[in-house]
Amino acid sequence: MKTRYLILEDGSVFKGNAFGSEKGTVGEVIFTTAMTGYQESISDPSNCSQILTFTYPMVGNYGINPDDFEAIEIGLSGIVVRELAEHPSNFRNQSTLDEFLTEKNVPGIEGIDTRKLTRIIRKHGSLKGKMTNAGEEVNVGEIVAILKATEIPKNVVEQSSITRPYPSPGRGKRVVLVDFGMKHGILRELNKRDCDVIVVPFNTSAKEILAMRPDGVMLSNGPGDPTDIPEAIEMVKDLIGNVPIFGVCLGHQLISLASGATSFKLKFGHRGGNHPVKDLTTGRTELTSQNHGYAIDADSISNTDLEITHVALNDGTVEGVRHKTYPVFCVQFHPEGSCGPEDSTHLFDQFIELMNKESKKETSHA
Ligand SMILES: NC(=O)CC[C@H](N)C(=O)O
Repeated sequence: MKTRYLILEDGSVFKGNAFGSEKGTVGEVIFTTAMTGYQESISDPSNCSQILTFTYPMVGNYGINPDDFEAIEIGLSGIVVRELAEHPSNFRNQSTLDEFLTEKNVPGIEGIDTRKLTRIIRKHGSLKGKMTNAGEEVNVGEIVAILKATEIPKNVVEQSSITRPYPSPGRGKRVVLVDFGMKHGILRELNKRDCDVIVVPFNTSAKEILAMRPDGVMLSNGPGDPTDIPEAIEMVKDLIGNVPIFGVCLGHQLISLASGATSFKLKFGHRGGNHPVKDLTTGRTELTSQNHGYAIDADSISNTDLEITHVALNDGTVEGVRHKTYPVFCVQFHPEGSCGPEDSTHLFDQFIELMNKESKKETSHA
């Protein structure tokens, strides 16, 4: 394997081995503590333009299969692992992680101390990084200056969403699913419940959505800073009060912003498959799958018509809210799991119940 370097904005240099694509790359370096599900994490569009580090020490050991993708295209800029499994073994395995990343043109680096890297990110807070190959000029000072001047891209939702609507038919409730860089797991959970889904681009207007006569609107996850898509915040503002809404991750942030709350960037994100979240309405704790770098400011909720329903037990941040009057609720974590536990898939049932309740109300008014 060829030598490859990962250089961070704070001047740290990690020397490792190259795998995947040969190209150099730049991105925000993030880490996930998930112990399995690397295929889901790598294909999650919420990681668009980021360099994903796995804290789990060996990655790639069950290879790549055709079933576990969360998107067709890979949005992330690179991956970092302690040890790459070169000889995967699994009955579903069709290629190695190395072959897959080469085909998708995503560079990887292996053989570095990922615990050290994670501790740097946790201490310093979010950092940008560059992967570069041996043989290319490695002038750390210059690279640090370039990284400091590099802006995190603002058009990542546009890059990850679709441009035209498409149906995913069923015979149940009609759901318009807004794709901000949707994980397939969300569509899978709606399909499992026989929803008649229409997936629409992130910049669809509320008027266009309501003209599809949905029983409910689902707002997906997606990459980047939620304040970078004001048109989506406006769309959600116009939907609240007119249709039941369920939001996941970015969808949760957009509902909160549309209701007057504010968001902030976490020092380092929540990413993994074992984040405990307390449901304040039942007192139950669920283990959740998470992948977010921003959160909603708890204090800002008190000036809105929302109430907090879920909190993160690790750091106390807001993990879910609901509207006090309208049938609108959302969570910051991933109830669809993938990767990670499926303790919270019942929230999709809650969405179906909410739509049933609202359509009954309409029928009785008629
Ligand atoms: N998974 C998501 O939807 C992430 C939401 C947002 N991009 C964040 O990082 O906080």
